[in-house]
Amino acid sequence: MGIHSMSTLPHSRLVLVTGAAQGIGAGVARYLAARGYRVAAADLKEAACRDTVAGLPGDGHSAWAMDISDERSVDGTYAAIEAAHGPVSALVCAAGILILHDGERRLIADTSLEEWELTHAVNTRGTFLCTRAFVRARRDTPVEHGRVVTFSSCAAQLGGYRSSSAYISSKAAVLGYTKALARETAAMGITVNGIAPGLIDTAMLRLSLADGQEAAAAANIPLGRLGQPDDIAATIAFLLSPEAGYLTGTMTDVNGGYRMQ
Ligand SMILES: NC(=O)C1=CN([C@@H]2O[C@H](COP(=O)(O)OP(=O)(O)OC[C@H]3O[C@@H](n4cnc5c(N)ncnc54)[C@H](O)[C@@H]3O)[C@@H](O)[C@H]2O)C=CC1
Ligand SMILES: CC(C)c1ccc(C(=O)O)c(O)c1O
Repeated sequence: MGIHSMSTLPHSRLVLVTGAAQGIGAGVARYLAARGYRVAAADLKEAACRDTVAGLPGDGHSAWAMDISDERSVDGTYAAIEAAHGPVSALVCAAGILILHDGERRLIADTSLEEWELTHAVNTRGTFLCTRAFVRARRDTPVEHGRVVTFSSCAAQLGGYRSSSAYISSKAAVLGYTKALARETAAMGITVNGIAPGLIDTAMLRLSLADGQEAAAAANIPLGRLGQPDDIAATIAFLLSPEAGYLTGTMTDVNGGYRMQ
């Protein structure tokens, strides 16, 4: 089949954002919708996802219940999205979990197999399943400027500075997977890049940041503040653009200097 051509960019481009019910995913959905993308917003939390979509500027947006750790849910929902809205041009894999216990991270000796498996099922398997659905669809129906953005974490790069080992391991896998996917899909004209956020002010960060600790956390960040979802969204908007077409297999640190290579 031929390339699914577009008259203009990004108008008419469909972006699938997972984890769009809240936090970074919701911020990315809003940022991209404001720049002319049609957004398919997916999340476990269906009602909150619908709320995100209701607040998006522009039209052609839709909300989808999808469990990224479940093969049938991903493949079925993905097929339904494309049947309803046409080919997805860009996939942003923001959904993820961090399991804490009363705000505490478990030591490896105290980590249950259940916590380990669930964390990998969502963060690692979920990234694989969503990107596989996208690649399979683009193999049959190519698009111009196909784009994938994955989510790792500075916690994975730092090797356990503060977060749990299951989370770190699951996000470290995404570092390698992003490169493998980038190599495989380059010939299809698809670029694949990852984001490694630092401390971004969302519910996930608040799990481990008690009220009043913001200033202390910000003091460890050279740019002197926690990150906001828009800091991540702006980077993703660039990675999705035609101008970023020579970038693939990269991991962008959006962390205010919290970790420098
Ligand atoms: N907030 C931060 O400081 C950092 C966040 N990250 C990563 O950024 C991404 C977004 O994080 P936040 O917005 O902060 O988290 P969040 O916890 O606020 O939002 C995550 C979203 O993912 C959804 N989700 C969880 N499991 C799912 C599943 N099985 N299927 C579908 N959706 C599911 C949740 O319902 C939620 O809406 C995650 O991948 C996270 O690991 C990485 C480093 C730091
Ligand atoms: C919210 C995420 C998981 C998080 C939280 C805290 C740190 C840290 O203090 O180093 C991180 O690196 C994170 O990625």
